[in-house]
Amino acid sequence: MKIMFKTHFSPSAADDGPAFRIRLSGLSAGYPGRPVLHQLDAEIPALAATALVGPNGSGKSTLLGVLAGVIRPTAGELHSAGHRPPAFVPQRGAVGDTLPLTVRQTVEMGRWGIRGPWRRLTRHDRAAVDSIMERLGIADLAPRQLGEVSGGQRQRALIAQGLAQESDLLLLDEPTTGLDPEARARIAALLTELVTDGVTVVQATHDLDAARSADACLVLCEGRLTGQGHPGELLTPEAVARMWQPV
Ligand SMILES: Nc1ncnc2c1ncn2[C@@H]1O[C@H](COP(=O)(O)OP(=O)(O)OP(=O)(O)O)[C@@H](O)[C@H]1O
Repeated sequence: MKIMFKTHFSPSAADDGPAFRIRLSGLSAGYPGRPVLHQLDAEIPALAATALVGPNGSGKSTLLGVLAGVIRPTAGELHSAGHRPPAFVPQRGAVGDTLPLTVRQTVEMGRWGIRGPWRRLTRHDRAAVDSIMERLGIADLAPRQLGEVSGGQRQRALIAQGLAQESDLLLLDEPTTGLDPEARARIAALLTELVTDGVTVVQATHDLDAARSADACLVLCEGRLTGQGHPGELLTPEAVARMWQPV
């Protein structure tokens, strides 16, 4: 297994093919005694939004874990064309309701990768956190406990934590699941804005509207890549019905 980093990368220099942020070649990964992803050959385009789609248990979160660097591939190669570590926004349900953290402390934790855990934040860190919280419309929630805000507000706090890491690669695990249409639309608009700002966004999702509005799509089924390309071509009603057909 190899993880490679390209030292010079220009998203617009596409002479040798389309620009990618991550390329997977024959990549396999899983958990001790449980192989999940099998021989994936895929590209995550740079400066675009990519949706990871597939039925429950197809390996979307596992693939995000590999892209985030928390799950090591067991075979194959992962080429990264970026310099900065990715920012990973976990599933909202994976973050305990009872964590004794305010919304602001949650966002500030995003600076730990830069500053170190529990270290005093600099004026620059605090200004970055302020501006991200403003941008996500959660500034007035700063002193509230994370477990006491709504699902959509908590999701925005977690995305803010991801943005506070100032990475050029944002990985999100089901950021809109369980949210009402207004909260979903707000997050979708934010992710589109981030791409315009120069961030490569990858989200695992069951939200077909979110997946269809992405620039690219990877379809997983039982840990194998069964489709890769534009969501409009891959996520037709027939293909979606086939994908979620009970076996
Ligand atoms: N920590 C773990 N240890 C062992 N097996 C795991 C672990 N996490 C997930 N799995 C297994 O890996 C497989 C893929 O799970 P994964 O969570 O990646 O799928 P998913 O497509 O994200 O599913 P969902 O849509 O339900 O979130 C499943 O069979 C799951 O049971």
